[in-house]
Amino acid sequence: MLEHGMSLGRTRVKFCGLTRPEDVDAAVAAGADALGFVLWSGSRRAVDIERLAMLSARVPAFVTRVGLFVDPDPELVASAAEHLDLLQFHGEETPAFCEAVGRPWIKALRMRDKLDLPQAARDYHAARALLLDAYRPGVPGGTGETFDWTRIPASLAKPVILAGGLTPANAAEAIASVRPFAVDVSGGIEAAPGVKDAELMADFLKAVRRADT
Ligand SMILES: O=C(O)c1ccccc1NCC(=O)[C@H](O)[C@H](O)COP(=O)(O)O
Repeated sequence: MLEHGMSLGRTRVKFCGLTRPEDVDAAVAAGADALGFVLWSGSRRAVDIERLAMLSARVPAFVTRVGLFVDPDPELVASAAEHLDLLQFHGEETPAFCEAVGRPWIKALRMRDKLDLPQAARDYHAARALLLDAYRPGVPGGTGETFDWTRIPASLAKPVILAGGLTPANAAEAIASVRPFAVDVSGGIEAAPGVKDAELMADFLKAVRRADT
């Protein structure tokens, strides 16, 4: 099974917080591997199930549709799941909660001071990957802030998706420093919250490809 620290073919890219059909099309055209849809009503990037269904239907095969949840009601997860390939739990969900959903999932971990990453990797052993994000109290995600990448151990029992404050300008440095399985970006490819910028998406992908070669 893939672990953080193993050698990788290329860095996968997830664009998060899409709300508009034209942004979905531009993200796919730019070459994104995964698209994230926020199903937490407190977000400025939130979509409801109807909008999720419309956006998800535009996504072609081999591009992963990821739904983001923050301590969700299981009924919300169940109704969204038919439009998704992967679930991303971004709140305080326990391993038991994530596993009980019965669908492929990843766990977002916000890098608060006392977080023990090797222990978290053991606790969330059934996750397909761990998404590591910046910690700001009271804000579950999409902070636009980086964290200290040197806190990520060189090897970890799960693939790492690096998130938090990534942009076309710092993506290459982040990849060189962390060598993650994937990178995840939201604010760094936006004109405004939930409104993606096609040029920034293309620039981000180019920066990742450059870092990989
Ligand atoms: O984007 C949001 O509004 C959001 C709200 C609640 C939970 C998660 C959220 N986004 C999660 C993401 O996956 C973002 O891509 C990740 O936090 C990085 O965001 P950014 O620092 O803006 O690149």
